[in-house]
Amino acid sequence: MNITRRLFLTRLAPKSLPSIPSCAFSYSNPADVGPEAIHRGVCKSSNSFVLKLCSSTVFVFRWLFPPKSSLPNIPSLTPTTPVLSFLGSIRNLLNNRDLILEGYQKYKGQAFKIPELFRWHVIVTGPKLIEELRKAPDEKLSFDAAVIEQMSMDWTFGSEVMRNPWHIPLIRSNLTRNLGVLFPDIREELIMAFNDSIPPTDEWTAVPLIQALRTIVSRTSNRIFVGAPVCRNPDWVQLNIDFTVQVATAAIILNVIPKFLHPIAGRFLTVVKKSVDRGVRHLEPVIKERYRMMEQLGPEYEGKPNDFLSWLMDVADEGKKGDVRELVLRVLATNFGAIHTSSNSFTNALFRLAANPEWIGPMREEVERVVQEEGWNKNALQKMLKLDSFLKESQRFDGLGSLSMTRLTLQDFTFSDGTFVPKGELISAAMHPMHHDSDVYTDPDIFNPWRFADLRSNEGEELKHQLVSTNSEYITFGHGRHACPGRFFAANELKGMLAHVVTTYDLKLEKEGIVPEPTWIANALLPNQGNVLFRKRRV
Ligand code: HEM
Repeated sequence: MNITRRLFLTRLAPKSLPSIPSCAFSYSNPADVGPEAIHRGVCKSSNSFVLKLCSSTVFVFRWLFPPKSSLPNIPSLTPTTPVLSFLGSIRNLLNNRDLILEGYQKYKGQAFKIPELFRWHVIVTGPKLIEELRKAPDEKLSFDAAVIEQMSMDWTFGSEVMRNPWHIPLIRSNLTRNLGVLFPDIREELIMAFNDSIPPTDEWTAVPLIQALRTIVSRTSNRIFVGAPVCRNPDWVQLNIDFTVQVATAAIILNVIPKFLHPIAGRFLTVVKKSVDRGVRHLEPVIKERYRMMEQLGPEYEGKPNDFLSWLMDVADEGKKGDVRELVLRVLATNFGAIHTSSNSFTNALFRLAANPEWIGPMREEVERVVQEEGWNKNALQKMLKLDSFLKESQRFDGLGSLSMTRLTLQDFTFSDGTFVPKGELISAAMHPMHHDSDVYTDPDIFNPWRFADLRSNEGEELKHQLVSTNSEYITFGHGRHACPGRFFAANELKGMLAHVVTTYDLKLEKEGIVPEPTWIANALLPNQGNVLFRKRRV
């Protein structure tokens, strides 16, 4: 590993990554900030002197500002004195998965705490406490406040996006409601995007998977977010890939700096203005033209694009109407939650598939049978139970990281078992160990692609085990009020992509049968950066 990167990963990242929650705008997809991204975002723009200076500064800050609360009634896996908890926070960075697993095994059904650089993080385990986390009102356990805090939103993104998230109901309602109507667009775009990024060839071709999939996901999602041809513009595609990484990188740096310095550091670190400027160059002409048409022909003029940008323009209140920058910001925010979550999930899934090409046949058969009966549409996707199951098993097995459902206590909070968490603390649910718990899943460490399809054949369980369903034992999309509102869109997009992959390509790995290891950084599982071999299907 390059020394600059090692320095960064071991010295700078500790606080930051553990604290970034488990989706992208739940945002700030932690899993987005892969080693490559970190390297690109920080290391390239710095030099080793700056990094050494930063890491020394972190040490100094840590001594001057040790974590304020030790939550005395909550068991800790590491010593709680300021010096030793610092070492614990390093262990948390380097080996979070094992630390959370150890806590889960030792305190199953209860809460425990783990040290981060400048704070403690309470982890709850088991369905009962997860249910209490889900049911707690926002005034007590706040999702938004957790994101604002962890992402230093005031300085990285502008906290207005979280304080007034007027675009999110459109994801929950319009986007989900329109999935059937929009499926032909999704399918058309994903086929074009695959053909451009992974042209089907007669011989095996090595494809750097995550890079290709980020482009494909960005382009396909943006067909529905802003329409064609902007969705295909390489600069727009790249802007939306980079934006998440840059915002998360800024949050990482701010997280190792005491709060009183944030207003100063934030000025240098924020990329919002620059990114909105770049977005405006693409969207301003589109927005202006749509407003012109609305004025000329009425708000529901014939041929009006049915996409996220139009829905945003429809609900934008008078004050905001015409404010191109505000609209661009909301589109960027939506991309922030969508691109890396979906592309990381799909990358993990395709590595599994390429390692086990014998699973392609049954899925190919399913797609062809269903499409023959139904044609290519959303109903057909719903009938593809094997595809749904395979993607859900991949989310269970790998997922985005070790934690989910992060909340900040806005008031003192007491769980039913007496666990007391004072105001101002972070609480998350232990996801990865629960998804690998033999009391919850049979043979949990075996990747069984048809696990959930089999469970769905039990009477009354047809819906419970579909990809988009959440419950207190399956929390990849969170659970409850803040469960990912984009999951219905994501499921359609990913199933559409998987159906295309299995019917178009053969896949294998360079080292056949061996799934390339993902990287864990703190609580984030980052897909392997390696290749998958693709060729045009032969049978
Ligand atoms: C496989 C893909 C995805 C995964 C695994 C995922 C996961 C998550 C998770 C874990 C949360 C937090 C839930 C909680 O804390 O209870 C979340 C929230 C959210 N996600 Fe996703 N997500 C995905 C795709 C998307 C997409 C495609 C969009 C947008 C179209 C999106 C938009 C959001 C938004 C806006 C929130 C915040 C919800 C709120 O404020 O209540 N996500 N997601």
